[in-house]
Amino acid sequence: MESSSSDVKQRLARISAHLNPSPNLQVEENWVLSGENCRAKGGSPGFKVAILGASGGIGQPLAMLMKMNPLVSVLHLYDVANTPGVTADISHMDTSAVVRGFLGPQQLEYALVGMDLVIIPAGVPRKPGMTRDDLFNINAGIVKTLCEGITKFCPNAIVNLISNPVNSTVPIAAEVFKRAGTFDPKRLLGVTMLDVVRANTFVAEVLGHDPREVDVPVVGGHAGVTILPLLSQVKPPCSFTPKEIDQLTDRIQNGGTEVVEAKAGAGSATLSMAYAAVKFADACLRGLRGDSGIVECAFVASQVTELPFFASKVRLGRTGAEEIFSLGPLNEYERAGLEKAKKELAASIEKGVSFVRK
Ligand SMILES: NC(=O)C1=CN([C@@H]2O[C@H](COP(=O)(O)OP(=O)(O)OC[C@H]3O[C@@H](n4cnc5c(N)ncnc54)[C@H](O)[C@@H]3O)[C@@H](O)[C@H]2O)C=CC1
Ligand SMILES: O=C([O-])CC(=O)C(=O)O
Repeated sequence: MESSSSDVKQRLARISAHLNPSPNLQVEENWVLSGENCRAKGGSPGFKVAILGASGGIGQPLAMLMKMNPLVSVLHLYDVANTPGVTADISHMDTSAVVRGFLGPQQLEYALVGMDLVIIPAGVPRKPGMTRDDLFNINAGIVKTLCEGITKFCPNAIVNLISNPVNSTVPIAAEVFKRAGTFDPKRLLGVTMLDVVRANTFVAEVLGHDPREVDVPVVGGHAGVTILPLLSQVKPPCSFTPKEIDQLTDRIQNGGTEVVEAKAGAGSATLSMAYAAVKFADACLRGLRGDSGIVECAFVASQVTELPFFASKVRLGRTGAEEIFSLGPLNEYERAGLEKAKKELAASIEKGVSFVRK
């Protein structure tokens, strides 16, 4: 349930009396209590977007790129550290979105109320030698807490979940939403767009094409062998030698590790991820606006395989992922890859579900 005006008024009074909000927390009555919820005075029409983890390596460039998106009227930046500075910085950009910063758990509510889209890159990144699953112990709790906030303060928002391991954090989010009675599978999307972005880039390199003209479906999940590029379905249609298929598949599956190793302890992909996250968020917003034919890959609750979650092409519309496409014809190489992917995915999904149910 959305908070009523009087609930919000009481909480505003509490926050003023007991907390020391950051200078960038703007809790003026006129926007919180207006029928528009958080629509700022003077803000252009558009969508309200929150980024949770906005001060991080992904969060900052993501915030910058979302501030440049004409579909965004209000941009809320939430983190447990450094949001006043990031918010002040981004808010000077002369684009129309109104930017507000929120710092720490006491302000999560104000970051979330009224949001149409919540993007979550909060959590720790890998260092060399780690798998994404090694992040589970820290990131599972972070995602659970943030999703509990979403159930209370913006249960109808579309959620784009970036925090790793995506193969487990999406099932965690789903369990939290189910518990609260707010789960709508159409509105929860694990972001696997970076796999598609990488696949398009690497395939274009081999073919000598412009990457913007290439479309490679990447299905399954977002870790190692669960990342399954369907090279037989590349558009425009093309063919590869068996060696090219092996090399491309390996590079796409290990693109994240390539960056982690190159950064040598300073984190994982941030800039290409922010680019991919914005590409995906923009597709979600165009879907919400009612544009037709918006199709992207995402890790969603799915009946495409026997697993409860799977990444495949989805059609984005006014209510989120409105249609989930089947995998289409796979060749023998891809069928073998699918079996491997499903085995690892099943364990990662189960790990996420039992984290919440335990
Ligand atoms: N889905 C994908 O394709 C990709 C996912 N990732 C994942 O994204 C996550 C973030 O990566 P980076 O931005 O590089 O990490 P980072 O460490 O630079 O930033 C993470 C941010 O999250 C914040 N944070 C931590 N706990 C929080 C909480 N409880 N509430 C709100 N914010 C909190 C931190 O203060 C920090 O600002 C990692 O888990 C990483 O593995 C990274 C690249 C690609
Ligand atoms: O590899 C990592 O840890 C970050 C990530 O998910 C990616 O770059 O695909």
